[in-house]
Amino acid sequence: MSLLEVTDLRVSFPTPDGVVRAVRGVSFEVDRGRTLGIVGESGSGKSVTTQTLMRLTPGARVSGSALFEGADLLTLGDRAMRALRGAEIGMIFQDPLSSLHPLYKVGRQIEEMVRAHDRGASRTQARKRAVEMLGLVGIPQPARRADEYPHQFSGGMRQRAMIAMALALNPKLIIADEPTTALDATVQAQILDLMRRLQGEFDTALIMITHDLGVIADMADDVLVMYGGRPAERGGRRSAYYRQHHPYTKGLLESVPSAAGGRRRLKPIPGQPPSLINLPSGCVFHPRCPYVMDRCRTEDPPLAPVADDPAHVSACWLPDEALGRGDDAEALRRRAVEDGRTGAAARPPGTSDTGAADTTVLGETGVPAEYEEPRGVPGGLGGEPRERPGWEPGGRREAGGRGGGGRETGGPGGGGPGEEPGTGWTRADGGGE
Ligand SMILES: Nc1ncnc2c1ncn2[C@@H]1O[C@H](COP(=O)(O)OP(=O)(O)OP(=O)(O)O)[C@@H](O)[C@H]1O
Repeated sequence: MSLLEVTDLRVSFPTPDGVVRAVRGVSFEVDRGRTLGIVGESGSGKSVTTQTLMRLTPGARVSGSALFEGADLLTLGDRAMRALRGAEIGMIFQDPLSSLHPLYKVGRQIEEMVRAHDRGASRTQARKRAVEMLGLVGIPQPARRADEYPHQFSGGMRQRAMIAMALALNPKLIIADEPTTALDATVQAQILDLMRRLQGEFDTALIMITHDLGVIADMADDVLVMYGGRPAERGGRRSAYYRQHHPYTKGLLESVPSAAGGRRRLKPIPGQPPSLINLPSGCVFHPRCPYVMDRCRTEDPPLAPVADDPAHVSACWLPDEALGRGDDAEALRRRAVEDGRTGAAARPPGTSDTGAADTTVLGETGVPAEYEEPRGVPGGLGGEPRERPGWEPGGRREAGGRGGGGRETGGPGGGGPGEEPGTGWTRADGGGE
């Protein structure tokens, strides 16, 4: 069982203007030591997805399940949920001041956090932990800086302090919501390096929300691309970068400066994201899609496995073989669009994890029999080779496969200046899972 298993999550907000259908059938899994990147334009439902897991969406109508070590976060009692937040699941936000109280010293805030969850910890122990954590995240002179207020820290330092706070209780999962968006490129690279190194050290699972595909390329093992509140595509990082199927994923890649690289021209995705109150008919992306076919306007494509990889799913009617940005794939897409205009089906109906009506017969592995892989073929999300894409948007990453227990080391370059841990801080549980 994965550490976190989210199934068919749906979240809507009743408002005077109508019901905002913010999240519509999102499913994913995250294992220990792995990073799931959730990417999409503003308003695609990324934050609502994770805030709902943390039960931070009051007034929302929620359905589905989110099993964290088997307990459903969506139905857990308030007390159990409070105990879990921070201790088991940590959060890092774009704005550190949303976590750090401006009127309390930074060290004190970490101490309070430690003591709130560990009643047995004395004030001295909590203080020691706070200073250790600040040192671990690369704050110079941590004992002295612990006695400063958040406004005395630079933006990057505040972000480090928030990471220290999120890690202080050694959570199993960290949710980072645009953690580096507000930082300049150099500091961003340092913070991402730091997160990667600490994640590898403590085998923490990470959900990284971002609109920046560069961050995902540098951090994520698996990628969930969201559009209009639902998954457009999901798969290993390699699938997302080299074998993307959904035109939205392709559009996102082509609209990122570093992804376009060299002399290639940037192509912003034309048009606007949809209203989540009045969703378009058919495929929610069809009004902006350069490959729109007739059926896209009326039939909502289910999220179905792409070609030979059951872990790679896409919600698009284009043929399975239309993968990536090569000329062959483009020719296939163009032909499908031509055929589509004359009514020919480009892709068979598949299964759906969006909760849409599904009459497909499932095979042994839970995917439609027609897509099922022969047994023994590596294809899970964990089966992706850890190759880096050919562009490096967010800083460096050293080669470093996962060692025993799924650990990943940040490599020798795993920290910015002053980022060596330099402390004997160990996991509260003795260092292993
Ligand atoms: N409490 C709420 N009431 C009504 N609508 C909401 C509420 N919270 C979020 N929404 C709407 O849900 C949609 C998804 O929001 P969400 O914050 O998840 O997007 P996002 O993909 O994280 O975008 P961003 O990167 O801008 O944060 C948006 O249209 C937003 O306006």
